[in-house]
Amino acid sequence: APLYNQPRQFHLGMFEIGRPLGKGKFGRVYLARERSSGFICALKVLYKAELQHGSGVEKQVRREVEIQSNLRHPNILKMYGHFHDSKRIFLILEFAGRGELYKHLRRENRFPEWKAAQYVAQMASALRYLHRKHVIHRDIKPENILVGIHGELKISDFGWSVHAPNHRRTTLCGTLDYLPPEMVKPHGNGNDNSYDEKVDLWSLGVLTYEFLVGEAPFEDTMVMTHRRIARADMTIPSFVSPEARDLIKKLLVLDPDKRLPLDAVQQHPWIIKHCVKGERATNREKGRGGE
Ligand SMILES: Cc1nn(C)cc1-c1nc2c(-c3cnn(Cc4ccccc4)c3)c(Cl)cnc2[nH]1
Repeated sequence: APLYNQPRQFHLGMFEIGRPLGKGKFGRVYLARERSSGFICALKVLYKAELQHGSGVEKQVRREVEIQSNLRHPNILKMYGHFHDSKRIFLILEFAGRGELYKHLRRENRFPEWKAAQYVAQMASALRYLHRKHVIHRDIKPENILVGIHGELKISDFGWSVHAPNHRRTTLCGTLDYLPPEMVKPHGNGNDNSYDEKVDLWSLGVLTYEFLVGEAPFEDTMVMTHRRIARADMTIPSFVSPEARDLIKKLLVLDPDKRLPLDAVQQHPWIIKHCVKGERATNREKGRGGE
């Protein structure tokens, strides 16, 4: 029986630990197999000592577990359970068969438009699911996306996700590249620097740009990135098609309320052009009693 039909309490002895799959800022991930079922998963190990008490990180791990455990979507990495011992916290995660997306992007430099469009459509589908549950991811970037065995994307690392609307308390660190204007210059939106799901629309625009160009639109020194984000100051290279350019420009909009909503992203000509199966494929499906 798969892991989610298992008893809710897990312990380390239930798993055979395989090769290390990767490491993040906090913790490492190992391939693992649950002994009784043979179920393959990824075991993320976090050392309690590294999660400074009372800092934002402990709360982030708690939120990551609370939020990700209750999500079920093909483009969101599943969390089957968690447990801890005296020194470590263990998160039992879905194993993504083709690993980290950013490694594919670095290796291929940039993705062809048909692949980028399919990836953006999958991300829009996952974000629509999250937003319907009033969850904002807030950290959509290639480093937080994995690739499943069939080439499908899986959003992972919900460490920064929160319930909307939100007022950020934990200090940001790491790249600013994906942050929207309302998070880099809080008082710009007039009120108490709260923001909502529309921050993920901006990040989807940055992701689309990076898939097609191979680097983030505002990549620069820290100070310049800050300024360029605040002005939505970017240039889109001429090799990017007019349709893709149109979508990027409709997501990277300073005013959150003017960003293209996710259902409109999924209906955008650039997405339709690359994602809707051809007539023949659909008819073939119908032939097989496809609904
Ligand atoms: C690497 C790799 N190569 N192949 C063929 C598959 C994988 C693979 N990796 C994963 C991974 C995986 C690994 N590292 N990371 C990054 C990380 C690690 C620790 C803390 C935060 C973030 C995720 C997962 Cl979670 C889930 N599934 C994974 N699958």
